[in-house]
Amino acid sequence: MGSSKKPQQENQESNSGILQGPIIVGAGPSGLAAAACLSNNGVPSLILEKSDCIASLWQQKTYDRLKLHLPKQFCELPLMGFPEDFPRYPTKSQFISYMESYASHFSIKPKFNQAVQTAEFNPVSGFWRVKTQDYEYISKWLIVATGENAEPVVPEIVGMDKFQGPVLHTSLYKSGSDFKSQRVLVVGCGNSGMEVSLDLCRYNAIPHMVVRNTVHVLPREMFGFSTFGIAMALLKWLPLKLVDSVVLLVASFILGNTDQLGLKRPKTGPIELKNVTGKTPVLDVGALSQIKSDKIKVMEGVKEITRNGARFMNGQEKEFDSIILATGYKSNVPTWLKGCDFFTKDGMPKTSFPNCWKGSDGLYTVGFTRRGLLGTASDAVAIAKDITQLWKTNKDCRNNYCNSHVILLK
Ligand SMILES: Cc1cc2nc3c(=O)[nH]c(=O)nc-3n(C[C@H](O)[C@H](O)[C@H](O)COP(=O)(O)OP(=O)(O)OC[C@H]3O[C@@H](n4cnc5c(N)ncnc54)[C@H](O)[C@@H]3O)c2cc1C
Ligand SMILES: NC(=O)C1=CN([C@@H]2O[C@H](COP(=O)(O)OP(=O)(O)OC[C@H]3O[C@@H](n4cnc5c(N)ncnc54)[C@H](OP(=O)(O)O)[C@@H]3O)[C@@H](O)[C@H]2O)C=CC1
Ligand SMILES: O=C(O)C(=O)Cc1c[nH]c2ccccc12
Repeated sequence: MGSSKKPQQENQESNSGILQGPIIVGAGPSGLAAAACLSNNGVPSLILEKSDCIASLWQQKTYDRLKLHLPKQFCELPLMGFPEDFPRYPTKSQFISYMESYASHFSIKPKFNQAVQTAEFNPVSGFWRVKTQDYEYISKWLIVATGENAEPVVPEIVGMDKFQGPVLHTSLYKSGSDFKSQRVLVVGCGNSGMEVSLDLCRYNAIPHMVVRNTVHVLPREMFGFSTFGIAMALLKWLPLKLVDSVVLLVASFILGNTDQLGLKRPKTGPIELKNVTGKTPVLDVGALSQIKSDKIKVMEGVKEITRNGARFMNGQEKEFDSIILATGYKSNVPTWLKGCDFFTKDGMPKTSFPNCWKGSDGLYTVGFTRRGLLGTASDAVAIAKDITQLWKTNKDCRNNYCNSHVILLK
């Protein structure tokens, strides 16, 4: 592995069933990063994970050809970098192997198959009660690490129930090999819609990608440097709007005018839009040239789905063999976190970056910054610093009243 520091103390469970430190919900990159930073400060923790593995989004819900689309230095977790021999844009399997090594280096052993159903703070006892299907866990601190992409967004499109072919969300898409030479309707034009359409082209399928709104498409690199990296560097010196203008100017020089391809740009610039709404700009890895050569067909909004295809807003009607919903993801926090007004009804913190990692009553969030893995790393470091201070200075903790995770059998 690349540069790393040794953990000072193993975290996790003691044999007696009494566990210590914060409860972390979710064993994705964010939960692992928080546990590692705590462990490095000598604070134990317990991760509850609903699936049967770490980084389940990456292991179970992403397609074969996926690569990180930001350079690796923007996607590494605190305390242990990517191996030096990894390429600039690690593949999905390299990213997963990095996560596995990260968890093993910090001796992080999540409790798998524990789907948190409710978590609620009890002001009388001062503890969080966290219930899964099997147990109830108790802690002074609750770290929410269930991610911005916890559940697929599956829109209701008129007539979808009538369609005779397969309809699947991109979280279930693995490869275009399942769609060889098919006419495929891809609904949505974020990074998933673009990359799935590109993958379909490689298998001779004919993707029709629905673009109902505006979208920013940027080259992944400009003159050999990552576009994201350039934007981050410029932001140290220039105001956000100016950085966006520079990025857009160079993007239009490299890509040409994307409006003519049916990809109209939003009025707000790409980085500002990402920060304010969470909408990620498309970093092009080849889809645009397939659009230019008409291999990926850009369609306006869908009016309705029919038995054999779709009717579009402009009146056109086309037949399709399959439909792929590249319609994004949403947070699931409102379904399980109760009696707490830190989150909006969409499951995102009400406060924005860099102040969204801490709530009240020992509540923390990691990975809800709308800034990808870079945001995860900064949250995890801040949370560990905060909890460590409490852990070391609080009399209750020294007397073991902060020993949490007393597991009660239901
Ligand atoms: C296709 C795709 C590609 C991406 N590529 C990049 C990239 O290149 N760079 C980047 O910075 N970001 C990227 N992202 C964003 C992505 O969100 C992060 O990479 C990263 O996965 C976020 O980590 P996380 O731990 O916050 O969330 P997740 O990875 O989603 O992990 C959350 C975990 O919580 C678990 N969980 C959820 N609900 C519960 C519950 N109720 N009880 C118990 N466990 C629960 C889930 O099973 C999951 O394992 C990508 C996202 C997608 C979908
Ligand atoms: N290589 C990589 O690193 C990759 C990274 N990712 C990341 O994963 C995250 C999720 O991306 P993605 O899955 O693309 O989701 P996004 O939320 O980014 O995009 C969803 C798309 O679906 C459209 N949409 C939603 N509902 C409808 C509807 N009812 N009818 C028509 N269109 C609809 C949206 O349009 P509208 O804008 O109008 O709402 C938008 O174009 C992002 O952060 C992304 O960057 C994804 C793939 C690859
Ligand atoms: O890939 C993603 O989903 C990310 O969220 C990474 C990311 C964070 N900030 C950005 C700004 C522009 C492009 C990608 C990202």
